[in-house]
Amino acid sequence: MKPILSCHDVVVDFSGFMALQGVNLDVETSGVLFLIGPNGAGKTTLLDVICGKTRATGGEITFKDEISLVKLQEQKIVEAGIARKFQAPSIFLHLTPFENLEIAMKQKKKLFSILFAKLTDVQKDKINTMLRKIGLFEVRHEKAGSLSHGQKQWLEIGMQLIQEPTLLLLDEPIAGMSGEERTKTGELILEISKECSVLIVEHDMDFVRKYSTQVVVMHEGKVLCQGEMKDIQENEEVKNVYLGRSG
Ligand SMILES: Nc1ncnc2c1ncn2[C@@H]1O[C@H](COP(=O)(O)OP(=O)(O)OP(=O)(O)O)[C@@H](O)[C@H]1O
Repeated sequence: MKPILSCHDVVVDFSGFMALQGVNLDVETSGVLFLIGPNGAGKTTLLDVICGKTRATGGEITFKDEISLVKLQEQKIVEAGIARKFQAPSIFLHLTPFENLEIAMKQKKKLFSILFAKLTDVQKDKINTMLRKIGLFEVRHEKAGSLSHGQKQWLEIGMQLIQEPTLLLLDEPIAGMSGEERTKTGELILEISKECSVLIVEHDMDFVRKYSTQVVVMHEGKVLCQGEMKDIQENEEVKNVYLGRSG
């Protein structure tokens, strides 16, 4: 099967500092792909160029085998089917989880219709199904500001998912979470991966071991290797630059 996303020789040059130095990477249509590597390896920068937050200075990124992403605006990339959840949640704290999902679902419409359009029963069902999926159905009418850190993160994942992306990008989704919240997040990610491809930047190697289908190791702006975690762990180069030190 063809990959959902392909990066060919992607370069990012920050005024002379080469954060990405020719990245080649395929993201398969199914499974959970983790991006790991030492600090400064270029992992977040790679997510940034995929979602259009940062412009590539060279190379090509192809989505669904035909859409070239390198010159597309961020909003067009979202419309093409790529969702990005950043590290810090950007939910509306004074609104409820239900209302947050309602806004996310209607995001493509104009503000007037977001405020005044009545939800259809189908839309309400869709929101309630998402609330159950992300474990927030019981607290759906509480203010999002009163949710735990983990619950806020799941709400934001739900806000991305309700737009039905084909590829979901997550940046350190379990940072700051308790053990139980990490397990719930891992299970949620596995469930999400049945419907959409997932690419995750992560430093927690236990989490990567448990929930990865494939792992890509980045080092100094390049892909060092790609494979299953059990093989990555045995790779001498990876041990030298990363796992030997941190995992
Ligand atoms: N806007 C920018 N201007 C200049 N340099 C930048 C910019 N953004 C990132 N960098 C540099 O690019 C390199 C790669 O950064 P990036 O955040 O992608 O690494 P990372 O692998 O995600 O690291 P970490 O695991 O610490 O988050 C770093 O040396 C960083 O300082």
